Amino acid sequence: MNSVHTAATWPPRQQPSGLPVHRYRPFHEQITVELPDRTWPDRRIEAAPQWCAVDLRDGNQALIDPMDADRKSRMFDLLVGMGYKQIEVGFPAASQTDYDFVRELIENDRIPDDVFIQVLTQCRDHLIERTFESLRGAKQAIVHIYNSTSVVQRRVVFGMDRDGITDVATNGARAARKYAEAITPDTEIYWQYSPESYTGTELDYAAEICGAVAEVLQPTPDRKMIVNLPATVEMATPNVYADSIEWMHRNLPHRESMILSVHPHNDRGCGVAAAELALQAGAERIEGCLFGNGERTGNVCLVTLGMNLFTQGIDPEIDFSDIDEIRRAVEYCNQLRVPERHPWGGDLVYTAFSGSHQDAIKKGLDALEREAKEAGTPVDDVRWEVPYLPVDPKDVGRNYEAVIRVNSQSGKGGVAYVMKSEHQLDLPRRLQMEFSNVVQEYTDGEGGEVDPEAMGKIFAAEYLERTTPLTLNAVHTSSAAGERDELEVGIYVGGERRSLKGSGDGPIDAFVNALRGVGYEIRVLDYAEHAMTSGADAKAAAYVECSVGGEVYWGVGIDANIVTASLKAIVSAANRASG
Ligand SMILES: CC(=O)SCCNC(=O)CCNC(=O)[C@H](O)C(C)(C)COP(=O)(O)OP(=O)(O)OC[C@H]1O[C@@H](n2cnc3c(N)ncnc32)[C@H](O)[C@@H]1OP(=O)(O)O
Ligand SMILES: CC(C)C(=O)C(=O)O
Repeated sequence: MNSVHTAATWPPRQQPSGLPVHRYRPFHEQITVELPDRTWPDRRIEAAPQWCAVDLRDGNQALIDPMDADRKSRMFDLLVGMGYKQIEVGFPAASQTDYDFVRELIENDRIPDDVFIQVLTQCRDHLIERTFESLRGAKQAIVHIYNSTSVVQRRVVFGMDRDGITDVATNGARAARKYAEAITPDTEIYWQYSPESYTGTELDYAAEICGAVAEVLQPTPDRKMIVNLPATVEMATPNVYADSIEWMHRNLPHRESMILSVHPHNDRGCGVAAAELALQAGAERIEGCLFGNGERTGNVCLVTLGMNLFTQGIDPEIDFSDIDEIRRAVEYCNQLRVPERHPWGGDLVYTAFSGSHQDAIKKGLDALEREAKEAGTPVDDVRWEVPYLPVDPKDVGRNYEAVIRVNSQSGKGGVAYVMKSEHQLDLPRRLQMEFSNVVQEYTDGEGGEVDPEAMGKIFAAEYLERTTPLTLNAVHTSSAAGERDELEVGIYVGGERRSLKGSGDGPIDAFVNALRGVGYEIRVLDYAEHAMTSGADAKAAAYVECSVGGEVYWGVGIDANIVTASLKAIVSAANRASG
């Protein structure tokens, strides 16, 4: 624990944590990545990369409860439906479930013609053979072989030098060619090789081993092999990964016959950044999982990457138009919850609780409507520019209902938004301020969130339902051209039924004069009205700001008749003044 610091220094002096930092060393002391003439920082991403969804393999192998056939099936259909064309469907030599799933896809003709399934295997003869057995009858497939190449794995897992590890890879590649010819001669096989634990591998050796595998697999520019460079463990900042990818892009042997793929994990929390910078650095393909499921802290999140492109005006070529359905399906398949604040798909990511955000969002949405009206176009065609909402929630199948939610951190903007969108009451600005104080008092007292229904009740109790000391009963107005309005109202004053008469310049003036006659010192300071609905049941809302006995109060009245609504609003202000 930090000790308490008492000296009055600025900035405050932090204390050593006591963590065993001596046990760790910086990445640059482990692997050298030097690229002083890097070009990736000046490049932009201008198109979607090739995507490969590995939920059914890398995602699946990280689950507490790996997917059964039904969950695998649902995930496969989801990925196909979203538009993924390369899908790693399993590690068929690892388990009967994986093997049977691949068979089921092939035998039941479930793989669309434009979709390439991918299967993973270690570079071990019997596993490769079994992998090809699983592919019998497939029209096409990507066979993905891997072996680990990092300095530490060479030393502690395999006990081999570089040449030994290269032999594992090239023997695996030879076995793969052999079984492809023997077992699946009618299947179009495309090759993928991953130097697993690439981030812990010296770059020259990574390039060398990929080149050696390519010598065996003989890719051509017309039939490229995929070279996949995984951040099996994310070990450094994303710029270092990008440097390494640009280095490989420049130095890979047979580069013209290779598709450069990346497979970031998220150990340092930078998987998305690493993937994006890798694209700038020359990568053409990304492997990842929906909502970032995967070993440890996960694979890179395909939803985040795709949506990031979309919000830059670049088509991700993946359909995210029903993000909640995608999230529900993923939660079902993985039996893991997607956190509420997960980028783009979490339950709370289009919701603002805080006052200034709500205020700005409401103004942004109002501005969009105005611009659409001025341009005579549907609001959906107006360029999206709303503060705090980098994407229109509607574009991903979310609605505005949940955009603004009110709790003790909220201000008038949020309160006004809910009252308008949920209760069709377009409160004038100063009334918004007054009512938001009423809501604030409630949230301070009760804690938690005020949902739209509760807010409607608070509003009604404050402005509409007070019946003492005044209750408006019946209203009769008459006016003749050139004359002042004459008004007669039936009203209960302190429980006693009275008939008040007044005259003035309009019914409001006449009513105020009538109230003066029974001792109410009221002046109308401001007035606004608003049609709440249309059609036969149309009602009007009137808002008045009154001075009652020298204090300022807002009142609200709702009625089918705007005159009666206005008088009710004055009564509401008077009753609020009486406490
Ligand atoms: C980073 C990644 O995600 S890589 C993918 C990891 N995914 C999985 O492992 C999930 C599926 N795997 C499995 O179910 C099992 O590992 C199986 C069934 C495939 C194999 O199981 P086993 O035969 O018991 O071997 P195991 O996986 O423990 O591997 C250990 C042996 O294979 C060797 N090996 C591991 N990976 C590879 C590889 N890619 N290529 C060649 N040899 C390898 C190891 O050096 C070790 O050899 P040793 O027995 O001589 O010491
Ligand atoms: C097999 C490889 C690509 C892998 O999953 C990893 O390195 O994370």
